[in-house]
Amino acid sequence: MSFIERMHRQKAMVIMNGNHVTEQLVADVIAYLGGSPLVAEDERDDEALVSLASAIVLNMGTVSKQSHQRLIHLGRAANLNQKPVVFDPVGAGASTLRKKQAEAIMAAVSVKVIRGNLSEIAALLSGESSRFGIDATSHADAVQTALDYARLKKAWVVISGPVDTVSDGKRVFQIKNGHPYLEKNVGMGDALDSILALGLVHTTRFEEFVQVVAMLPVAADLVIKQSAVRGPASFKMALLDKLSQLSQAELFDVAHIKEVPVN
Ligand SMILES: Nc1ncnc2c1ncn2[C@@H]1O[C@H](COP(=O)(O)OP(=O)(O)O)[C@@H](O)[C@H]1O
Ligand SMILES: Cc1ncsc1CCOP(=O)(O)O
Repeated sequence: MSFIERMHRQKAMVIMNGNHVTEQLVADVIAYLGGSPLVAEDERDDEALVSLASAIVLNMGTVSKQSHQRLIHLGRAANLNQKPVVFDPVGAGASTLRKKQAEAIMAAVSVKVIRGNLSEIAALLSGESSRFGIDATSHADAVQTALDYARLKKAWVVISGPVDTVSDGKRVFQIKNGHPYLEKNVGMGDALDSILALGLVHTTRFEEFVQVVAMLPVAADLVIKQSAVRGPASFKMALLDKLSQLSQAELFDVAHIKEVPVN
């Protein structure tokens, strides 16, 4: 059975926390891919809920003093229960506070996957700052940044953008799929986080995980020429429909994935 079939047939609970802007979109994406989403807000529930969950997404999007501690508590519960954690350091390049909070989460929680845009990951690797909040403005080399940060943190790193760069600290792959409407729709990065979390439930192989990263931009490529797509909003609807029906064969046919040689 392919990992996409497993996603749909073996319902996995994904707990997500930390971004009130994108919760509905992310919950829908998890459900459309066969998973069971849960937004958990009260840390007294962490032990009980994390033991039932299959993966956890920590997102710094709407982080505050309280929710920062909350993310750490949830991440630690995930570690104790040996559940994979995906971390999204939203805006880590935009302010010193966000960067420090992201560093504190990386220090306190063992993260399997960190996913951000180039500005966010470059900020964590080298202290670079960005002038545009949640959007990427960094000129750092994505391949070297992904590789170095994956090595440093012993985690899988996904740097998303017009080209997605994925590293496990030994190898680097790049994915050339997608459309600028993905960037235009706020929350697509968070949607990607939830897809990665489901992916971690259904595969442990890094090369297969790279294909999981390609699911969202491949779905974009498959809908962009539909007559119903007239702008970023109708694109989003068509994209979510396609994502819910995407087959492994379509993914294999349309994904442009290349390994980049590294030292
Ligand atoms: N200009 C672009 N062209 C094609 N795909 C893009 C573009 N920008 C982002 N994407 C895709 O959008 C998804 C979310 O990435 P991104 O926009 O970088 O996240 P974030 O919302 O965290 O900044 C990824 O799947 C990525 O491949
Ligand atoms: C607009 C906004 N403000 C704080 S979080 C957020 C959404 C960010 O979503 P993404 O990281 O997927 O772009």
